[in-house]
Amino acid sequence: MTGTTAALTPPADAIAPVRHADAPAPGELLGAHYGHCFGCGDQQPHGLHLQARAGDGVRVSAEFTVQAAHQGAPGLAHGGILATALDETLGSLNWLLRVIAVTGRLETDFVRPVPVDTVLHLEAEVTAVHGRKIYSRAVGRIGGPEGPVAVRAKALFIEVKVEHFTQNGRPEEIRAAMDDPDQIRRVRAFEVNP
Ligand SMILES: CCCCC/C=C\C/C=C\C/C=C\C/C=C\CCCC(=O)SCCNC(=O)CCNC(=O)[C@H](O)C(C)(C)COP(=O)(O)OP(=O)(O)OC[C@H]1O[C@@H](n2cnc3c(N)ncnc32)[C@H](O)[C@@H]1OP(=O)(O)O
Repeated sequence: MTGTTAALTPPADAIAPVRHADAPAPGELLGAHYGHCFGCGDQQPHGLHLQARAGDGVRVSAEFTVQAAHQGAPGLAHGGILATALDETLGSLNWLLRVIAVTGRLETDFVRPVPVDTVLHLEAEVTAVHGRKIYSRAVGRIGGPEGPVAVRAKALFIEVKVEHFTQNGRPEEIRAAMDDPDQIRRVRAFEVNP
């Protein structure tokens, strides 16, 4: 059974997403938005280490291999981990819009069980934009990029200013991020907009 709440249906006057002129080229790896991010951070030993790649339009793809540490039931991925992989992939779409945005709502359908060692082939796209609201969807396939769908999601991301992080994050991590030139460069890439 599938269904979507009204909050995930773009209003009639929503517009098509516009890929930013300076968005990474199709095929390029997007890199982590924050080194300690559980989804994509390369400095996060407990994380998923998801690497998203720009597609054409406002689309991305990513691969995620389910590890033994990601189990919910014996030999099977935990649903929350799969939702995290979807959330992270959907979040990386914002690199192509060059907008800073956070997940407001995420709905996930778990269609097939996903065993440990499986490579989940993820694809995501922005479907519409309405003011600060960014509507998107993603699927995760198993057994190859054209294999059967195991998970799918719809999401609503909300555009925020950098103050969303600086005013709400724990001060020690914010200080460290602001002292890190790489991090500042990544945030700036979103702020020179459009
Ligand atoms: C120097 C240090 C900086 C470090 C930063 C590092 C990197 C930055 C770069 C990019 C990284 C950004 C994100 C990471 C990307 C991927 C990771 C995965 C994504 C995540 O893991 S991210 C974490 C989980 N996420 C949250 O932690 C959000 C908590 N939350 C809030 O912070 C607020 O809730 C917020 C901001 C969402 C909204 O608050 P707000 O006050 O700004 O706006 P408001 O409430 O007015 O909503 C405006 C319009 O959105 C509609 N709306 C809002 N929420 C809705 C919902 N849930 N369902 C349906 N509609 C919703 C309203 O109905 C209204 O609609 P309308 O305009 O039509 O009336």
